[in-house]
Amino acid sequence: MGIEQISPALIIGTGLVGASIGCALSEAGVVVHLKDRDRSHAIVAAGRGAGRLEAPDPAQVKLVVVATPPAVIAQVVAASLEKYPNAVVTDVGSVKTRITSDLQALHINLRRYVGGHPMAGSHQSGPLTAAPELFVDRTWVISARPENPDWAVERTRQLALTCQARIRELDAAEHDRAVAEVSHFPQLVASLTAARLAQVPSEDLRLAGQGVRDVTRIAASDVTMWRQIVSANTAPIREQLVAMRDDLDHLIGALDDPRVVIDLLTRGNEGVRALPGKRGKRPDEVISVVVEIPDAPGALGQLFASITTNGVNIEDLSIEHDPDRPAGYLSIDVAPERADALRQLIREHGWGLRS
Ligand SMILES: NC(=O)C1=CN([C@@H]2O[C@H](COP(=O)(O)OP(=O)(O)OC[C@H]3O[C@@H](n4cnc5c(N)ncnc54)[C@H](O)[C@@H]3O)[C@@H](O)[C@H]2O)C=CC1
Ligand SMILES: O=C(O)C(=O)Cc1ccc(O)cc1
Repeated sequence: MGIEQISPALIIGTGLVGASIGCALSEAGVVVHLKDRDRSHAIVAAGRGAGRLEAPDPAQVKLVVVATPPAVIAQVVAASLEKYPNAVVTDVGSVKTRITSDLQALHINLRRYVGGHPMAGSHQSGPLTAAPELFVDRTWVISARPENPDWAVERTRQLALTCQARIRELDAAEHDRAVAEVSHFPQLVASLTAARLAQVPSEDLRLAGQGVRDVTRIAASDVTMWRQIVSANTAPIREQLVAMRDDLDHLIGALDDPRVVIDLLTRGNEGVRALPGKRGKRPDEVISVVVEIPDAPGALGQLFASITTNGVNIEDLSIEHDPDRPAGYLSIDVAPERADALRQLIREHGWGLRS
């Protein structure tokens, strides 16, 4: 079994996630058709290699991927089950129980609907930010239901595998509880933190370093989409918020007690260590080497030419722009045993090391 079981595929909703799936499937050789309520999104997605604009023959379509905003997923799934009689219909929505209950309320036969959720994306939206590698080595949750035949689940697995993701099978309620913990609650905490910054005078904001940027990045996410995600998963999210309110009350009451502060900071360290990093690596298993790079054409390329000739295996990269000077700081994550050699190499090539 291979890509032929999902080709041709139709992607409905060609924003960040839909267009990225289209790019990954097209690169793997799947014939992909694109459809979006806003045709300009489908045109941009097609221009980025996500697939073709012409409508497919409905009877031929083997897989429909619904990648619209959460609030309309159930109605698009329902319409697709009717319009594409031989297709498995899956979706990428961030909450799973609500979609199923909305579909059940419509008395729709759900044999050919298999819920899915790739745990990868970003705070950006729209097809311009799409990338075929978005899902590589990331988790893709499949929420199959007892009435799904094996062949229908198998096509959904093939979708995730073709995007090079790692499959995790979870029922809808388990999924929604888990994503409340690791995605929806952190999103709201990032928004709460960033919302406080909106009250801070601009001269104080100039003192901001990478730390506050790290904890607020996802607060820049799309408001409409996140409002829909939160309102579809309120019960598990509320549980997390209440637990945090208890922690906050305790901390506020005992801020002068160093033991309480140490306990919180220690538990914070434990939480960070508990998070798996790239390919299962934990964050403490990589070291960040930071290099200053001039904001000039070709600078990044030259730096990479300097470091990649020596077989340095880069685990991750991020860049921070200096607010005052035309310079940036490239953070290169490598295995701890390679960090000194990388620093040496960077110095030898005359680049400014920052850590
Ligand atoms: N943004 C992220 O990081 C992730 C998002 N998701 C889920 O993926 C879905 C899509 O999110 P994004 O790609 O970020 O959003 P997006 O805003 O980039 O794309 C959504 C697309 O759906 C189109 N659309 C809206 N209503 C439609 C309709 N009725 N029929 C056809 N097309 C329609 C929009 O024009 C837009 O092009 C959401 O349900 C979200 O929960 C899942 C994983 C990650
Ligand atoms: O930007 C990030 O780091 C994300 O975690 C993006 C994201 C947003 C919504 C999802 O349902 C899954 C992933």
